[in-house]
Amino acid sequence: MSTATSTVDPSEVAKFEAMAAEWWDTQGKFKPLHMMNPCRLGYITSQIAAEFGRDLSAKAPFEGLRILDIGCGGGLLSEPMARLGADVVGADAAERNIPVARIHAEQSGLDIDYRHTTAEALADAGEQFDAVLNMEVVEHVADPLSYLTACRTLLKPGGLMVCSTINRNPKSYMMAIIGAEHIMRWLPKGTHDWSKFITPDELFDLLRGAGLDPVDRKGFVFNPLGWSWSISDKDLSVNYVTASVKPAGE
Ligand SMILES: C[S@@+](CC[C@H](N)C(=O)[O-])C[C@H]1O[C@@H](n2cnc3c(N)ncnc32)[C@H](O)[C@@H]1O
Ligand SMILES: [Mg+2]
Repeated sequence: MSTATSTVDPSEVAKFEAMAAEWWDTQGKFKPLHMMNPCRLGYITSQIAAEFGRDLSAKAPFEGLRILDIGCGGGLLSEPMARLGADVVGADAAERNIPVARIHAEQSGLDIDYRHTTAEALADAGEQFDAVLNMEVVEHVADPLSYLTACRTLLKPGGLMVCSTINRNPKSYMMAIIGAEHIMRWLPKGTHDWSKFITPDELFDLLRGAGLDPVDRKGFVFNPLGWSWSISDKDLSVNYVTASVKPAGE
C-alpha cells in the first residue's frame, strides 16, 4: 500500500482479509450484502442518475462518469456500476480482496480498476471522481471524520457521495449484532463493533464537518416475512444510507 494509512483500523481490515474468499458466495458470510444489493443499487443508481441527469433506461447510462467504490470488498457494487457504463475504480484496504474482485470481474467480462489502497492515498495522488460509493465502510475505519474528509477530496466539485452505515441504538444491537452474528450466524461474531455504529444525525454532522452537503437519507429495512429489503423514508433505525454533494466551485 502506498502512503498515508491513518484512518485504517488494522484490526478491522484483518476481519475482511480473513473472509476475502467468500465475497461472491451468496450463501456465505456476505449473504446480508448480497440480499441488500438490489435495494441499495436502486438507491445508488437513482441518486447518480438524478445528480448527473442520466436516463437509467439508456444502454450505458453512466458512460463518461468516473466512479470510486471505496472499501469495494469483492466488487458487489463496482460490477453493476461498470455494467451501467461507468469508469470504475474499486479500492480496498484489505489486500486479499483485490485478487478476488479482479478475478470475478474478469470472469464477468468487466474492466474494473481494482487497487489495494486507501482513500487518503488516492486523495494524496490527486485522483478525482464524479461519484464515490462509500457503502458499509465508515463503521470500520479508525477516524470517520478524517476518512470522510479524504473522500470529499476525492470528489470533483458537484460530485456525489453515497454513504451507508448502521445506526446505533438498542434495536440495531439486537438486529445487526445479536440477530446477524449470533442467531442467524450470517457474519462471524465480532464483525461489527456496536460502539462504532453512527446515528444518522451524527453522520450528517460528520459529512458537514468534512465539507459536504448532505441532501438525502433513507432507511434500508429488512422484511423477515418476504425475506427482502426495501427503502424507507421513515425507518432509519438499523441500516441506512445518505447522499451528499461536494459544493460546486470548490
Ligand atoms: C462491510 S465491507 C463493504 C464492502 C462493499 N463496500 C459493499 O458494500 O459491498 C467493508 C469493506 O471496507 C474495507 N475497509 C475497511 N476499512 C477501510 C479503509 N479504511 N479504507 C478502505 N477500505 C476499508 C474492508 O476491507 C471491507 O472490504
Ligand atoms: Mg459493516
